[in-house]
Amino acid sequence: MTEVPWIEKYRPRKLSEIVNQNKAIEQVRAWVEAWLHGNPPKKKALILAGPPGTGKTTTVYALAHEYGFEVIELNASDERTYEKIERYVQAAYTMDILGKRRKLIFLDEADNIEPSGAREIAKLIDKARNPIIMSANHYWEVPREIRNRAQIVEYKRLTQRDIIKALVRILKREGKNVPKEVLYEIAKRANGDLRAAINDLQTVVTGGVEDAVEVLAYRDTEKSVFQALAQLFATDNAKRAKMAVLGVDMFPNELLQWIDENVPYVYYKPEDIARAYEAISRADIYLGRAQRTGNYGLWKYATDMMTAGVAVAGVKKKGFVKIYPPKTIKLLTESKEERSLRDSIIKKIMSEMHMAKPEAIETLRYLRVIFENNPDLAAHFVVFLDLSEKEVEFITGDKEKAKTIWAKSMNIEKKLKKEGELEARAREAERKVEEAKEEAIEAEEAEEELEEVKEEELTEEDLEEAEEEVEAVGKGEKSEKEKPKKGKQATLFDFLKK
Ligand SMILES: Nc1ncnc2c1ncn2[C@@H]1O[C@H](COP(=O)(O)OP(=O)(O)OP(=O)(O)O)[C@@H](O)[C@H]1O
Repeated sequence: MTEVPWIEKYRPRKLSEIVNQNKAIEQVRAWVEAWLHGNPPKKKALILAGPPGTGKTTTVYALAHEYGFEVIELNASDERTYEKIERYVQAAYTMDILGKRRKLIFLDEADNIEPSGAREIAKLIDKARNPIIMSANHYWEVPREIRNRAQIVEYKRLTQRDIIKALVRILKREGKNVPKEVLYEIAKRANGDLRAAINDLQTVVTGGVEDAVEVLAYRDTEKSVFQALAQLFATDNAKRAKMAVLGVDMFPNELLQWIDENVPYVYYKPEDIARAYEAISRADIYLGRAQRTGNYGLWKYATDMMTAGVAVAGVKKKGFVKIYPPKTIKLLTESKEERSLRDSIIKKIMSEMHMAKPEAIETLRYLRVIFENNPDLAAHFVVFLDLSEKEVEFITGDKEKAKTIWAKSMNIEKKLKKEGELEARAREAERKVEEAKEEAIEAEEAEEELEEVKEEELTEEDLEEAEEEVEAVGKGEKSEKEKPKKGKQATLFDFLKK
């Protein structure tokens, strides 16, 4: 599945294969031959200076290959570089005696060396018994004490012609074809950087030439972000990762979306993906806080978290990693309909499983595995998430499998419905029994009341007596019977008295 990056696959192995840098190559050859003839050059270090992707690193490896050196590659931003160089510089002589291969020290990004490191490296150059080659995009940013001790070799920006030639050679070897206009477009946009051009070519050929225009359109405006992300995802070093995005003309929240989109394509172990998303969501929290409080100093923490935090999250896929803009990823792999299916599934996962978006995206990946291998479990998810038939098809990516899962989910649904109906019926019956019970109790109570009323019913005698009393009251006579008899007519009398 993972493809070797073409920039590696087609990296020239011989100095003579390096395109259009003849003068530089000549200088390098002369310098290294001086070493080998036991006559180390006055300047014991070399600085290959020039734009990115023009053959500097390639030169070092081709040189080592031709002259039998082992390359010790070190990065200037690595804090332990000094220690490492010291080890190799001092060991060099002994190793020669033991007949081991000579070591060639290659220090990348010499324009990124900090002042304290520069002094140490300068001392090491003075002590060196082995060739030290450095590379830099900006010669004048290499610390002075190092520049003074090194010979400069300039690399030219490659022409569009050089680039097209190199691309055509690769296409021939791949047995692939790309329309001429696309090739010209790639060469034009590369701006002399053959690495960028080869990467573009691989993206276009792998992603389908019909999408080339979109890809290239994005690359045009977002060129630096592509490069930055490629660097970010290529390193495990926190400092390099932070540096990778320097100079990207983008607000951190936008950058976050780019990183977010590409994480699942860079990491493959679920726990690493989770760690990367953890860093992303922490970055997101900082961004939110910056927005709310107006404290934009927090942007730095957010950016560190989304770069360094993501870069050290785990083991990355080997080989060529395509970097996609937040939307192109869908453009290339999914139609409009598929995109909306994907979004609606993610929304369902978010709401039913109470997840944030990144988690939901990750869960969708798990669902794909489940849907592929376990149709029974998949069917339960279909019911649980209330997925449509189309959504099931989208997840499985296989019509037949989707049909099986869908049928199973319908069965579960039916069973649930039946259970639901039975339950509802049982509840209704229970309710009726309760009602009947209540009615019976009410009836009983009514009867009791009736009995009581019957007991209390007034006799004709009583009425007559009452009338007499009323009359008597009217006449102001005192009645003996003013005091009501317990249990008899009390209420009636009370009422009349009022
Ligand atoms: N002059 C060239 N001739 C042939 N291939 C080249 C040349 N320049 C670059 N390439 C291709 O581009 C890829 C990247 O080049 P390389 O690593 O040498 O760049 P670089 O100059 O070291 O860039 P950086 O400064 O970014 O490190 C190589 O693997 C190779 O395939």
